[in-house]
Amino acid sequence: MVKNPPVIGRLAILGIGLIGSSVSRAARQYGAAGEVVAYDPDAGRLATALELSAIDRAATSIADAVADADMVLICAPVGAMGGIAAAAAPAMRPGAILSDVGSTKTSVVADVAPHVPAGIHFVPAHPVAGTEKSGPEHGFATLFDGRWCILTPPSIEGADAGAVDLCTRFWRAMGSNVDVMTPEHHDTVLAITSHLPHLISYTIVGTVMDLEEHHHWEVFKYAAGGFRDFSRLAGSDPVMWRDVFLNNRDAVLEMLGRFTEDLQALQRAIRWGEADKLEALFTRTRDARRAIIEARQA
Ligand SMILES: NC(=O)C1=CN([C@@H]2O[C@H](COP(=O)(O)OP(=O)(O)OC[C@H]3O[C@@H](n4cnc5c(N)ncnc54)[C@H](O)[C@@H]3O)[C@@H](O)[C@H]2O)C=CC1
Ligand SMILES: O=C(O)C(=O)Cc1ccc(O)cc1
Repeated sequence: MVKNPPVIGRLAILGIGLIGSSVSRAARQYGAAGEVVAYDPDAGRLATALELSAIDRAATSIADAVADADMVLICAPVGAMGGIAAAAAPAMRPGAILSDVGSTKTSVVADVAPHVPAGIHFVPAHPVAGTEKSGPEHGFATLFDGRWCILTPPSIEGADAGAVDLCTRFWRAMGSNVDVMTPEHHDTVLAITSHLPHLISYTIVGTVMDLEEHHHWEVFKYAAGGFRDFSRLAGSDPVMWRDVFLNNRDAVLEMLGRFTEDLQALQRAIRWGEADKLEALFTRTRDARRAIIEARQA
């Protein structure tokens, strides 16, 4: 049987944590990339990735990693992306693609685009798939299978169509569905679907920790479905999430404002014993959620 050539020949990954190592495993396993070279300033993480055979080669610097790469994928916290792009872009070969996996997109475009010289194609991406774990030991090849990957070329009309097409084929080869939208739209949607839920999870665990000690141990001891499910996201990496909130400030504050108003309305209904109001709200939200799940399964 004749094997199709990989979508990308040599892939350079800058930041070999959960997402970088998952991309590396998936790309090689499913033919999205032929060879993966990685760089990470944390020598221990780079060594772990090599020991686990999650990458083909560990580079000694950003410049070493990106030389001769067909695609460079930045997989570090979003606050670090501008500095990484400044070091990577001048060492890339003309015609190569520069991309990333950051959870925010407007800030990444603003921080990275100024460093991208003519001849390098910049196509930001966000695989909407992950876990609360971090580090290369937690990466796995099937992470992106059946999940969305959103591409946000800085100017959708002006983006290099060939580069966007190559990125689309790259993510599809790993099992993802691909959508293209503006960075601003991405940030609004992700503020409510991903960033706010993480903020709420961090908050609820913080609230528990501030209770008297015997209370907070009881919460963990008797944690049934609700708290267990809710607190999982609070196990996520603090640096990654610090950067997400600092870099999607406006959209998160807008969603947080709306959420706070809704929570206060509930607080008032509970205080005044407004049974009908509570039941009507819970019925409306339960039905909406069911309808969304059913529509997705249809
Ligand atoms: N964790 C998740 O579920 C998801 C994360 N993302 C995004 O993916 C990116 C990476 O997140 P994770 O893999 O979860 O984090 P992680 O903490 O597992 O890995 C991040 C890696 O970046 C490295 N790094 C830090 N500064 C660097 C620099 N200057 N140059 C090169 N590498 C550097 C760190 O040493 C670390 O190994 C973030 O931008 C995050 O927003 C996107 C989708 C899901
Ligand atoms: O663990 C979970 O449920 C997540 O939601 C993971 C996640 C974190 C950040 C992203 O930008 C996308 C996905």
